[in-house]
Amino acid sequence: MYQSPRRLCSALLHRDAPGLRRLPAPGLRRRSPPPAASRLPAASAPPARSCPRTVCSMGNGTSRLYSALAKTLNGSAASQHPEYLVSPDSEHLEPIDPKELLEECRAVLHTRPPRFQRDFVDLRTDCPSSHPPIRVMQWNILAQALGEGKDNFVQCPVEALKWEERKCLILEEILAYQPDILCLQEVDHYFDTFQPLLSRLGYQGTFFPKPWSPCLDVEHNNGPDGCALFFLQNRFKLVNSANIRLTAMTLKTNQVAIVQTLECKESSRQFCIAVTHLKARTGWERFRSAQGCDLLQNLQNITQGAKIPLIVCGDFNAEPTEEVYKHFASSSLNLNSAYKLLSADGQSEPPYTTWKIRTSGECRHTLDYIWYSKHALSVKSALDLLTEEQIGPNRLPSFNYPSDHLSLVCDFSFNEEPDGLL
Ligand SMILES: NC(=O)C1=CN([C@@H]2O[C@H](COP(=O)(O)OP(=O)(O)OC[C@H]3O[C@@H](n4cnc5c(N)ncnc54)[C@H](OP(=O)(O)O)[C@@H]3O)[C@@H](O)[C@H]2O)C=CC1
Ligand SMILES: [Mg+2]
Repeated sequence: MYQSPRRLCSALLHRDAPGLRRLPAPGLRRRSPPPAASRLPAASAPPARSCPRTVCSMGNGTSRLYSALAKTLNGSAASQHPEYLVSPDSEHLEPIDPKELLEECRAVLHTRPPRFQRDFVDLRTDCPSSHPPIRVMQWNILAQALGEGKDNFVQCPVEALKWEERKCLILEEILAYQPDILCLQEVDHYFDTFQPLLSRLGYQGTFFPKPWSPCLDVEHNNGPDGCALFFLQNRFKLVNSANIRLTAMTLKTNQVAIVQTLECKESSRQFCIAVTHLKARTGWERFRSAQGCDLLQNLQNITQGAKIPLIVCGDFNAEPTEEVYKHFASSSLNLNSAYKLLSADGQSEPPYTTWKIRTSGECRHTLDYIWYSKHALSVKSALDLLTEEQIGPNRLPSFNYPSDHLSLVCDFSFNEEPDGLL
């Protein structure tokens, strides 16, 4: 059903927009594998409640206030304060039909070229599982303030970066793949966009801003950027949540991670999911390595010495040749990098996960990873990357794609009989 772009604005900004209905299970089409009908919340989603609060744009003032509050909570390395930084799941917002939201996003984007076709690659068909896979999306979505004010994407027209359209491209990507878990970096529109919308799609979200986000240096910023983690409430129960300010050789740094222990409602199995964004730029390799060691130490503790299966998503800002990558690959947590499985020998990372042109020249790098406990979990499929031809000569971001980083999406299943140690 086509909705006018005007109506999208109200759908995106106002909780009680008249066009938003509570609907039965959406049946968004998935290319491969299994049908998605059961993935997003069905008619059993929490009932709409007559609530006088309205979702209003929480602009700079609120975001800064939040940032200040978050800083006061950042004192310890791993603060266990889900009550402060996990969005309340009891708001019972009126659900949105994802199919309708997707159509409305497409209406806003009608002057843009069609989104790129990407296919899932089946990686393991020999491990039947009695439960539906867990779909995880890793994505540095590009902070709006950084994209417009700091990143210097010299070949990207400024119109391609307009938030009102770019946010629809981001939502379209999320709605197209319907992850059960969404791990995002460079989120600077959590409170006014992603939290209200994704909660109405059935997700529970957590946001942890960087202590000194570079976004705050940009005029007309929308608050600090940070990591965000969302999971579908009809699939998982939150067991534990930790917001971690990473250290490097005992010094507190500007980089953060969120680590949550979730329990699958279908199988009652628990696992940990982590999201992080390590320090950027060349010259900071040892710093990233130290941040990685700190994160690994935290993950050792949270997984009780690798007893709980683990998935770590992140923009590590590090090529596979870097020390921090090697620490993760050789850790006693027994992790493997999921996107290696797309290569012919299963041993090579993709040639790029980010590709952009700055004043300094073309930057094509592999920096983003989904690590997983290789004995406890299997990757059933992974979303193929965009080809060079699709990305085009001006690289990313572009009118077709909203970020300079590609999303990574994997379907995981638990191994029925974990072989030995996790
Ligand atoms: N007010 C204060 O007292 C302090 C303020 N700050 C602020 O924080 C900033 C540093 O923060 P930090 O977290 O260490 O930042 P990072 O070096 O990690 O980079 C921040 C962002 O810049 C992007 N980036 C990477 N390379 C480039 C490039 N060549 N040109 C433009 N952007 C790039 C990164 O994107 P990606 O990951 O996608 O590559 C990343 O999101 C300072 O510049 C300052 O603005 C910091 C400390 C104190
Ligand atoms: Mg960036």
